[in-house]
Amino acid sequence: MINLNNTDLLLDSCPVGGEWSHAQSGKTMSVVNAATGQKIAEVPLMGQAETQQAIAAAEMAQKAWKMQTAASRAKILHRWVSLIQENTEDLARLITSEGGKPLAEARGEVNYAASFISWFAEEAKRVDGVLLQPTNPDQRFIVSKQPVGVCAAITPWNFPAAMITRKVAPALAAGCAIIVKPAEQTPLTALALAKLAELAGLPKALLQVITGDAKEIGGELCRNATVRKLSFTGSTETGRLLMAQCAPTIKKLSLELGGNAPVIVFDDADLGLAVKGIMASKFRNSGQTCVCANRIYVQSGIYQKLCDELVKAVEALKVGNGMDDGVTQGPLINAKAIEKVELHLNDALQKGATLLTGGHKHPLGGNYFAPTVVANITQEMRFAREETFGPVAALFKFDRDDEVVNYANDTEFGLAAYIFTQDAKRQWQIPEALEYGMVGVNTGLISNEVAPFGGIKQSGLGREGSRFGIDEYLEMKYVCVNLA
Ligand SMILES: NC(=O)c1ccc[n+]([C@@H]2O[C@H](COP(=O)([O-])OP(=O)(O)OC[C@H]3O[C@@H](n4cnc5c(N)ncnc54)[C@H](O)[C@@H]3O)[C@@H](O)[C@H]2O)c1
Ligand SMILES: O=C[C@H](O)CS(=O)(=O)O
Repeated sequence: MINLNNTDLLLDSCPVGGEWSHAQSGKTMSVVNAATGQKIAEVPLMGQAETQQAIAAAEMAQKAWKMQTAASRAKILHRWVSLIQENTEDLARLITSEGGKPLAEARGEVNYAASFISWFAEEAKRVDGVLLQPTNPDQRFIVSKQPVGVCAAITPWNFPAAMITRKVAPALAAGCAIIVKPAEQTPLTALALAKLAELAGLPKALLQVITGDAKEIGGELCRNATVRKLSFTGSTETGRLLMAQCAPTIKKLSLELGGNAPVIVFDDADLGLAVKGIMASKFRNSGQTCVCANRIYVQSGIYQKLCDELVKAVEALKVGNGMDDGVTQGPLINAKAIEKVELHLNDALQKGATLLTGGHKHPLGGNYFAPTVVANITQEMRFAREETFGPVAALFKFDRDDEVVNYANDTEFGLAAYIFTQDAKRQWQIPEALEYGMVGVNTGLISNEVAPFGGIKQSGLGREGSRFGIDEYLEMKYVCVNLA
């Protein structure tokens, strides 16, 4: 069970077709506590029929919603933010229970999720057009932006609140309707957010959350021509599949996919700042974020000092149930995640890497893994090529700037990268040379609602957040008026 102050936020039905309903089949799927493995809830196991119902309802609801003024849409979104903030503790407990992250991180995610709604409530008012200089004096060229229409969102488990509002907020602000399929591991947070949106006065069927068979629901969302936009956050493998499934209906796509973030620490770096940044990037959500440091390149002159300081910081981490005070590292999401960490670690050790601390399942058992530092990693190891998605800091050594830039760019991914240097020239030239959508300089935390979040290469398409994020939910229209 989950101990909530407001038990109305623990939902066992889905807002589909304008009503909170169960699956037509009556079937349900279990939600388990990520730390204990115990069942905490049942949610509807919906499929194609319910998805078709949701799409039809969204199409109807969006016709009125797009006619509302930006200010009236913003008013409802701001009320939603207020209700989220009033229910922060309950939402955080839902996030920690189903996703595993420590309560302090979960509270932070609730604020992060709310920030996107606040941001796009105001961005709604800045959707404008332009009057172009006509090529004919008797004509007027008008360019405006209109909502895309019915949108779909498919979201991951690692940020069960923020990855939803980062899509839903701009969609609603732009005048769209949106159907969310949350990750099967973390549906409760999505359902609670939808309940709060309803209480904020959002008209029915504008935000629908549908839980159940991912392939069946996703297949209908991709196949159905009424859905004009799909925004997906998750693995590159799934993103590639969904992109192909959307091709026949030429949908507008936003893809926030996998990462393989390099951290580069130069000899001239502030050592304390570098260790702090690595810890913040690498061990947030126990290493289960798309922008986590996946490869840590350290210049030879500072290598040993950084190894020593990083081991001290890692050994100070407290592993446990995210609901317990002082815990800074929760469990991984499932046994498969543990197996991937062990696969990468064993591959490296067999190829000559050196274990400095951790390197094993945690004595707590379950899906807990000891925070780990492993050194002498090379480009030939899995750590260099694959996203580990776990609490393992893999340290590579390098000598020259050009050498490390080549190492950092030697991947099909291009989401986030980080550098630590006090040298002004490096602070400009290295980010310019790195093939990534986002680069942190002397920091390991770069995510917020103001800046454009997204990747290049096989880390995705489009940007979320920022003044650019709402464009993903708008279509441009050019009107040529002949006055002759
Ligand atoms: N770029 C970003 O902003 C970002 C954010 C979070 C996670 N991620 C990436 O996501 C991955 C981990 O998250 P995950 O394990 O939830 O990813 P995942 O791709 O397995 O699942 C993501 C979502 O896709 C759904 N899904 C899976 N297969 C599907 C199918 N065939 N049809 C329709 N839906 C399907 C899942 O149910 C879930 O809702 C990592 O690679 C991580 O880097 C990226
Ligand atoms: O896991 C990916 C998320 O986008 C991480 S962040 O919270 O946006 O940095």
